[in-house]
Amino acid sequence: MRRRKIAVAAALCLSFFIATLLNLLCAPGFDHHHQQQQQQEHRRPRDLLLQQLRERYEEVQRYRHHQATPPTPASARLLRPLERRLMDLTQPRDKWEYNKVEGDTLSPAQPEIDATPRLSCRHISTDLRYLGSGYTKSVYKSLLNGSVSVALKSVDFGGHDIQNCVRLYQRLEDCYRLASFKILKEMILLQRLQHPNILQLYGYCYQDSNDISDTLTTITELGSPLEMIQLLQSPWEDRFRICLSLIRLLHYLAHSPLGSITLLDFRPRQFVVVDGELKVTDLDDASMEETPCFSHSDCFLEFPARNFTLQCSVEGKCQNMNEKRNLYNAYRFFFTYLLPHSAPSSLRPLLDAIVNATGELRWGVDEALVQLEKVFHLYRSGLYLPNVTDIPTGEYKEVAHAVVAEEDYRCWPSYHHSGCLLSVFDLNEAKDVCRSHSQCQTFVWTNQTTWTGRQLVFFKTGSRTLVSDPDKTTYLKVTG
Ligand SMILES: Nc1ncnc2c1ncn2[C@@H]1O[C@H](COP(=O)(O)OP(=O)(O)OP(=O)(O)O)[C@@H](O)[C@H]1O
Repeated sequence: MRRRKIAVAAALCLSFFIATLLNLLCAPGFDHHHQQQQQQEHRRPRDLLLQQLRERYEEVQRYRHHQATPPTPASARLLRPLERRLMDLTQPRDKWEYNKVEGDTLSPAQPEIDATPRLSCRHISTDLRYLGSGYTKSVYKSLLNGSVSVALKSVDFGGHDIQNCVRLYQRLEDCYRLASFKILKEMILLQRLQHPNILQLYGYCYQDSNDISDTLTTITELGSPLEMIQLLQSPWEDRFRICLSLIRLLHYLAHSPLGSITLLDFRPRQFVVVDGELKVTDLDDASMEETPCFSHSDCFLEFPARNFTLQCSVEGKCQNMNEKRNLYNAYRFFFTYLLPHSAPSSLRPLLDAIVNATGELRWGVDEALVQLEKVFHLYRSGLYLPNVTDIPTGEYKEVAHAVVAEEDYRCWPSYHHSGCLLSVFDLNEAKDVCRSHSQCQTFVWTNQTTWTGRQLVFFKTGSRTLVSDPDKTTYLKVTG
């Protein structure tokens, strides 16, 4: 996607450069024709900018109304003042009959997006903490009513998008409007697509900023950036959760109310983690357009390490191209790293099959979801434990309402940084784990569970520091 943005920027740079060059070649004081030509060349960058504004405006309208045809003048009356101004920039006045819209009595707070729970600028505290930024937007953390933390997203005036645009066109306000269409599109998608793995939109507001009126800020659920290195060091159960969240999201996107949606920019940084669940945050590069084709060779899916040619349907559409692009990206950025590594051995064949089939695009999203849900079921129900060794209970002595305060050792992958805290399906699995660790002499059954409902158990080197605790049970290895 970045390459596409760079390519667009490069194309714009080139046209601007050519226009400037032509102007330089035509010496001043030439005849009227030359002067006119000069003026036209000067207008070109501005025309290009207007052209882009028009295209972005039309795209936003398609997502808002989910229609292929341009919006009618009637629908323009429902727009907020900012959007009307955006339209002013993009369309000739006579064609869109703006005089009917201006000064109308429609409340600006009643656009179609209003089904979303409303939060506005006055709810946002001025104490903002910078979280991150990308090509176009920057994100800040803010406290609502002094208690709930939310993410505020707006166009980054110092970002590459605005800076490149201003360098080309020297028009900050128009460049802002162009960039803000991305936030507008994202906001519409966040509102129209409702799924647990899509970030929740809490509201939006308009305020003046950088001498520009009505700049748009969206207020969403707060997440934390998806750190791949950190994930690779976390327990398999947590990594599996990310993959399961992702396939559930892709399944929803493949069957969304707007049709099959593809994420053209599919890098881990487009996602955040909220309470261990993966959620997509960056939707400005999402697309519901289906690729038209005349023959199969038009349905070419290109990735750095592999290419695929999909089927062209009789209706002239590349079949399942959107979902297959998503699925292969899920394979190459997530499944291949997160799924098989340190998984329970009995689940490995099934996980390997999922990785291979998605990496070769042999399955669609539906089948991939079925298989990942199957892994989830096997894991959660303990069925993945093929031959549960029933260790005679005499091997461990149960001490109710007791905990070993210290005597920790490190193990991998632990839920605790300095102790060995692992999840188990049942007591037998805990005994198995303790038997397999040479340091383990006792284990503590905590009252905590993981997201799959498995028990968290602390494994310890001894029981000298045994103290009472009403919520825990300690098991001591009986030797000799
Ligand atoms: N809700 C959120 N909670 C926490 N951090 C977030 C949230 N949304 C976005 N971020 C962080 O802010 C960064 C920028 O946001 P976003 O990806 O929407 O901007 P962008 O300009 O479209 O970026 P890109 O160049 O990747 O397209 C993200 O990479 C992410 O780390």
